[in-house]
Amino acid sequence: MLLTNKYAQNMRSFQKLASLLNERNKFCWPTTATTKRLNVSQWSEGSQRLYCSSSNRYESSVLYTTATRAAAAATGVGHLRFYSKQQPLTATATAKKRKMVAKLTEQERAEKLQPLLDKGWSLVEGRDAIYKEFVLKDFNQAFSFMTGVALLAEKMNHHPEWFNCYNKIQVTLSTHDVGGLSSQDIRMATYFEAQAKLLS
Ligand SMILES: C[C@H](O)[C@H](O)[C@H]1CNC2=NC(N)=NC(=O)C2=N1
Repeated sequence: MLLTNKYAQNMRSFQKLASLLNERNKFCWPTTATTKRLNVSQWSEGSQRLYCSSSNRYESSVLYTTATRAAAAATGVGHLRFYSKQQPLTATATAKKRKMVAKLTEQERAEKLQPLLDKGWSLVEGRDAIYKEFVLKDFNQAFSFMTGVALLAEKMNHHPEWFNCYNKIQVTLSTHDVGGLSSQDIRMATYFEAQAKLLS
């Protein structure tokens, strides 16, 4: 089965992103071995605050970029490990985490939801969610389309509920963490529309 280039390219990017995410998860684990710490100016690249569920803590870890690795190698630092400083998970950190996603207000629904309803999305009966069926050319195109969206879903940590049958993709969007529609769903639906437009 000849897969479209886009699909193959998406799959490569998805695997790369997934392995990077996996590598980032490794950066959650506290390390005993420490190496020469890079100076702070090099930390700014790609520094991440990662929540490590197993130790219930936030950890500031640095995900070294290629440039940083090259700079470190040039300065004679051998195999780079990450520098991780454990910070206790405080109440505000938890609240901040939840605050980032909230249910759409009535005003936001009028402003941001209506354009999607105009594009064929519909409200799901008995649930605060939106739904749309996308019809693509064939399975290849449908799966390539899904792979592209999957990359965003992983990046956003926000995942669609979808069903694919050959060239059709039935999509339902809602934010489980808040029990209804949030700005995450608006962003994802907008991305679905942009991707579909590219293929039309
Ligand atoms: C633990 C994990 O971060 C959460 O469950 C994320 C994952 N993906 C998600 N996807 C969607 N659609 N809603 C969520 O609330 C959500 N939460």
